[in-house]
Amino acid sequence: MTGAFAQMDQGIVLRGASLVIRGTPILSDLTLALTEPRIGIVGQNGSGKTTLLRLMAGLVAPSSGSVMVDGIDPARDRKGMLSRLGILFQNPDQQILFPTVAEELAFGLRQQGHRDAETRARAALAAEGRADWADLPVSTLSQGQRQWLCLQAILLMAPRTILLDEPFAALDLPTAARLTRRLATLPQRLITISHNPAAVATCDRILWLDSGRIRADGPPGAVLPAFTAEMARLGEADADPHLPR
Ligand SMILES: Nc1ncnc2c1ncn2[C@@H]1O[C@H](COP(=O)(O)OP(=O)(O)OP(=O)(O)O)[C@@H](O)[C@H]1O
Repeated sequence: MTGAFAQMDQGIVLRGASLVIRGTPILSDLTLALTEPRIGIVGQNGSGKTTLLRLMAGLVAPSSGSVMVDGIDPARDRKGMLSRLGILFQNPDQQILFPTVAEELAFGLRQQGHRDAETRARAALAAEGRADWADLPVSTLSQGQRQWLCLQAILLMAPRTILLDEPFAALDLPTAARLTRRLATLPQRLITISHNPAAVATCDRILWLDSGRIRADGPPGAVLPAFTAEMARLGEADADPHLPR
């Protein structure tokens, strides 16, 4: 990164950020400066991974402490977030709003103020060799195709950071391999949640969340073996104490 871009790219900074929902602490006292190009977040079910992404994206505000993305508060400046942060949800149906592929792609561009949003959307599809998709109803696409559409919509908006929530969970192996290759070429900072240590093994930094707190934070070689061993230990236990019975 060079020049003005590098100066404006301050990353995601949390200072003592906590989130309490109806009296229950979900995230506790998180202090992090996330600047690395590739960051993975691991943790068992219910540890707070998705909630942390929602906090970073400003979809929820911290109960105490602060969250800043490139120096701005994501929960207060939704418009400012459009060029700073994109989020790929685990389920594309949580993200898709419009009936056709071109309309869905044009939406974010229009929010960014591009009057030629639809033209740009169609050009982007043509560049991907999918010009014939433009007027297809989104409902006719498979889960993997819908996820591809959501990623394209984010890329068209060119945010500096992309948050990915379990991007491989619903994909078959060839589609997952294609997505892995595509993600590897992106210049953006990627922050990826995954249950699968292999999916985040090449990241620069891994955060291990445990009951809403950072249990470990470091390079994958230091964090992932301990995480994998702990998951194996829990898997061998008779009960699953963190899940409701
Ligand atoms: N809106 C909400 N109201 C009440 N509790 C919530 C809410 N959102 C999340 N939680 C709780 O916060 C905890 C963390 O949830 P979250 O979805 O962030 O976990 P996760 O690590 O992403 O889990 P998974 O791996 O199963 O997707 C869970 O116990 C969940 O029940």
